[in-house]
Amino acid sequence: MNDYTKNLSEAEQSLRTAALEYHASPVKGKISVKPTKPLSNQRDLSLAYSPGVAYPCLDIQANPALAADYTSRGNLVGVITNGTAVLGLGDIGPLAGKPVMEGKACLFKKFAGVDVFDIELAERDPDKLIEIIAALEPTLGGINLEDIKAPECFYIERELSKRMNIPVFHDDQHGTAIISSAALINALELVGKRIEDVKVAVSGAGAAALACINVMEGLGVRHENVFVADSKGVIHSGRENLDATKARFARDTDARTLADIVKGADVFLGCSAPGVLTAEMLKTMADKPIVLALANPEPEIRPELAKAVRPDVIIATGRSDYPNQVNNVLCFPYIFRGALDCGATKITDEMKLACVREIAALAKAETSDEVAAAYAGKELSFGPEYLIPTPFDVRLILRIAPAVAEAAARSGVATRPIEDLQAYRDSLQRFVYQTGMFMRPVFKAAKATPRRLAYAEGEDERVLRAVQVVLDDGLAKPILIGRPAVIAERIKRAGLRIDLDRDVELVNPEDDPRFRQYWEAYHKLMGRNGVTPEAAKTAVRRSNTIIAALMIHLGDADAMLCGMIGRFDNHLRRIRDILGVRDDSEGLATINALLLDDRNIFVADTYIHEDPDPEGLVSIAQMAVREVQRFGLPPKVAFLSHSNFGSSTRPSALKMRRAAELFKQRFPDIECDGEMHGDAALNAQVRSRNLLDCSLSSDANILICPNLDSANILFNVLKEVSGHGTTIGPILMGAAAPAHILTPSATVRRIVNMSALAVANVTAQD
Ligand SMILES: NC(=O)C1=CN([C@@H]2O[C@H](COP(=O)(O)OP(=O)(O)OC[C@H]3O[C@@H](n4cnc5c(N)ncnc54)[C@H](OP(=O)(O)O)[C@@H]3O)[C@@H](O)[C@H]2O)C=CC1
Ligand SMILES: CC(=O)C(=O)O
Ligand SMILES: [Mg+2]
Repeated sequence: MNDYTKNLSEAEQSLRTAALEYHASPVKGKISVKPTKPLSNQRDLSLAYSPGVAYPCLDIQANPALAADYTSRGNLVGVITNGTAVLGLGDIGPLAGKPVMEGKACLFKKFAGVDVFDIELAERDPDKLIEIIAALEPTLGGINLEDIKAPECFYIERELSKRMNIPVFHDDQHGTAIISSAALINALELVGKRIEDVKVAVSGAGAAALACINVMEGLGVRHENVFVADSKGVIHSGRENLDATKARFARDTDARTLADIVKGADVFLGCSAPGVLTAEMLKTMADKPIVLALANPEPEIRPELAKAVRPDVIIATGRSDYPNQVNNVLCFPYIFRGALDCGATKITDEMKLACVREIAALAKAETSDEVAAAYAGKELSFGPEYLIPTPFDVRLILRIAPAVAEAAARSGVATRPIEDLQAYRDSLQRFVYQTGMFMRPVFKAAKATPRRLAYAEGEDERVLRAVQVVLDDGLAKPILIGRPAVIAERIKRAGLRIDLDRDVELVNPEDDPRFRQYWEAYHKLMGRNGVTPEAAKTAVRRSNTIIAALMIHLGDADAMLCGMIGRFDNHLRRIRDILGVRDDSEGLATINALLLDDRNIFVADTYIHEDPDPEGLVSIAQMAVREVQRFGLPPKVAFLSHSNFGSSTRPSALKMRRAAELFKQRFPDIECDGEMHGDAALNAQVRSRNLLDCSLSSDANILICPNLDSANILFNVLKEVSGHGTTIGPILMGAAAPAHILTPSATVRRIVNMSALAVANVTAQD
């Protein structure tokens, strides 16, 4: 068994457990294949399959380019490996490499909408591998070679690129080279060194390392300034049996070990093995050293160790848990997006350089107005801790894909050059809006300014598991309300790492020095509602939600979550009593969001207003619009009904129609229509069958329901039938401070999402 599973620290052990569970449940593995067409009756069957399927077959036979229209090939990439160099785990074989390939498939899909077949081949012979992969051309629109070891990978990629008429890209070579070059350019700018002058010491002479050096030399690094070591030591002119790819770097030098070449180097590039750059070696590097320690999952040196010995170091790793993640995930989804969209037959150097330029420039660009979101909070700015964009930066797709498509056209490899680039950018923007990416600014804002977040049900195990994630990700400063002994016991039982003295603030409802202050404050607020001092004491002792709300009221907390236990209405009453309503709101309402693969849907009012009148519905919709705008999404409101644009005149239909009219009058700039059926709200064809002048330019994302029952039922049914959709909420709108009431069915993931949202709310309300 590999070293990575031995001698694990507590944190690593807990990551291992979480990673195994993530892979095994609720369904096994990370991807599935989903039909995109209805197949529910005899007619569908005869279109999808025999006899109808014969027609596209024959058309494609006559004109192969039509495969791009009649099949999913044009959006389908094969992530192909033989498992000989899986991450830094080495030659673990194709089957063991499958989780990595499924992982790449997820990233392709989530970040760029590209479909992937992961293909793990039990074949080590390069020529046979080439034959097998080349034969897949009819299936695939592009080939992403992954984790195939050097030097075979160079030959395999070269031959396939020559033979195939679709883009072939070896991610570990070119993806890594693109990202690390962008990071190097930016790091050199920060330390004020010229690329022509720097000495580069490289650990590793495999796929990633050699490709990185090639691109870096193309950008100006001098060949004679590059020194390379592999597992056997420095590559020098006296070494025997060097293959041609390594021989190119053989130096006339006495240096024999990595330590020898690192001495005095300005840049260390590691694409090799864990921990090979020691603190002692790092000490000998030149002034303001740049360290790109890219081995995965364990880098050549950990950033904390590097910074301890060389505070002037700028360091990047391939990992997501440190700043400066130099990982090919910043490139491969987007270079393929651009290449597929213009029907590129190759990935040319010009396309790769376009990526380098865009990625390097993005780190220095002002943060997106593309994702203009009030939640954006404090942004990262270009510097030693932010050399290149983070993988969750939605601007990556918006900038890289069009630049790649343009470069493909310039290089003459685009078979379907993009004629209207602005329309293309708009379509990418829609993709960004439609995906779950909209929670990203929320997490970013929470991380930028973590606030004090009180959890009323601090003893609940789901809360504790969520708090562990919140702490690991730096999303909030948690306050746990609950009995310390019970909390400690549950942390232990769940195998969590929360340190109650260091990581969180505890409030013991049975014994907290602030008790007197709290019940007096509650009495002051509620005295004229018949709450006596004795009743106030009892209420504060009995209700953690009251304590959480009072903490915000008295400035001891910034935001709160409650509702994992007990009835929604009881929590709501307490929040309303203590925190009250925002000045610019007429009341409280709730909205739930559902993040699906192809759209985001917000439903209101799911928990509060039983049977709102038209004015009440307008106010709910207004709050919903504000909430959706905060996510950076364009709000599109549909007032739902059993009636479709006048098809019924029952009172509830007239109510929804009136609400839509009032809303349009008051907010003419917001897209809105109604009353309408649920399918009309979500389907342009249905809308156009009924109405030619519907004011929704595209499908609605805010569904305002006639009453509590319909909203609550709609949301829960959608949640259930949508399978893997992520749910956010209920989001309490209109409260004077960020307070959200979850439900007893809340999962750990939902609690984490709502934690980030509550913290981001604080920043947004400042
Ligand atoms: N951050 C990122 O985006 C990426 C990171 N990587 C990482 O880079 C590393 C290499 O991947 P890849 O190039 O695909 O794999 P390869 O198998 O092609 O190359 C590995 C190279 O590392 C060398 N090596 C192994 N052990 C040592 C050591 N102790 N000291 C010095 N060199 C050593 C090997 O030497 P020899 O030639 O003598 O066998 C070989 O040259 C992996 O850890 C991988 O995770 C890869 C791609 C992307
Ligand atoms: C990131 C990657 O592709 C690797 O480490 O192999
Ligand atoms: Mg790889």
